[in-house]
Amino acid sequence: MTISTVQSPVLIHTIRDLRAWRATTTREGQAVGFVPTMGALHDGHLHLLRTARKQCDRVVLSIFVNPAQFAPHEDLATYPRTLDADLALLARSAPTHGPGADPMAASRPLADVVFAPSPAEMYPAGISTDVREQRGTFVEVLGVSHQMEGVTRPHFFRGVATIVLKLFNAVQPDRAYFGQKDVQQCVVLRNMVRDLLLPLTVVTVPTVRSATGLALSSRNRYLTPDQMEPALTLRRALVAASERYETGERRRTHLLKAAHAVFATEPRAQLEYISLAHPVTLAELDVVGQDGAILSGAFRVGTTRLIDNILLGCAL
Ligand SMILES: Nc1ncnc2c1ncn2[C@@H]1O[C@H](COP(=O)(O)OP(=O)(O)OP(=O)(O)O)[C@@H](O)[C@H]1O
Ligand SMILES: CC(C)(CO)[C@@H](O)C(=O)[O-]
Ligand code: BAL
Repeated sequence: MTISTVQSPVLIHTIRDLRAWRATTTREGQAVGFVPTMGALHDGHLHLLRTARKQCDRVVLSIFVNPAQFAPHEDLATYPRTLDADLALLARSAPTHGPGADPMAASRPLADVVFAPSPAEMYPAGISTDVREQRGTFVEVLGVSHQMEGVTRPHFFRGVATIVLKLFNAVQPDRAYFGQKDVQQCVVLRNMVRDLLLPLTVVTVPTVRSATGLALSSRNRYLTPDQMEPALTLRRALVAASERYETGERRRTHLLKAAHAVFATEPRAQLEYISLAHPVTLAELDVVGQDGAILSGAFRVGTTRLIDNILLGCAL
């Protein structure tokens, strides 16, 4: 909902100022929720913020395009950086709406703080996208980082885990919110929080979709109008396989056959992979068992790479 009376978040660029803000919340005994993003905000991000707003006293949103999770050949240079538009969107987005919404709550901003650091602030020793040139401290979550997305993007989750741990150290949240759209990222970060004994809870929020079913994603803005139709191919493939699952099919070959059949009808969409993985170990499954499965994939439409997933018989 768009209202004119919503307050603006405080914009913070340095860890020093963020720590000063955080100290006041500690003194006041407030629970802090944290939504890390790379900006170019859309309704998926707003949904994470609304969920955090309901569960926490204060909410921090970070906007940082993290070089360490991009390979040298990927889109770090062209990734949309739209801080002014992001702040304007936050300024006109109310946390609650609809009949019966509390008018006091509705005047609060979705985020109390927007933390938008520079690369030098987050990587004081500098950062290269070339792993061979990197120096310093990095975090690897072994066992769940090198399959699925990690095949095409072998250093991606090392970059994600490293920046998210840094952001956790800066924000010190009680709860951190991540979208199911990036399902492997959720699994990796849950493992990191568990393994490193971090004192916070990871909350996974369902994927927000357009009316056509396309998962909202900052990279959707790379798509031309002609590409909107083929961009739905992965969603259709996952739904086709999921329908087979709902009718009792549990065999990998049969579930994936249904998904591949959809791609066979759409030459404008180039499938990279479809994975049927155990929801905890991320090991590929021949048969879906009692624990259920994550059915996920990546594909390209033109030069744009998109991902999506469906959970079969499990929750994250
Ligand atoms: N459609 C969505 N629904 C719910 N959460 C989402 C959605 N899209 C992204 N998120 C979540 O928002 C957080 C920040 O993601 P990010 O800023 O990378 O946006 P993105 O749309 O995923 O961008 P990209 O297109 O680069 O993947 C992540 O936790 C991500 O999973
Ligand atoms: C979690 C994250 C903000 C780390 O840079 C990023 O991977 C994302 O936006 O999903
Ligand atoms: N949401 C995932 C961020 C990335 O692809 O770099």
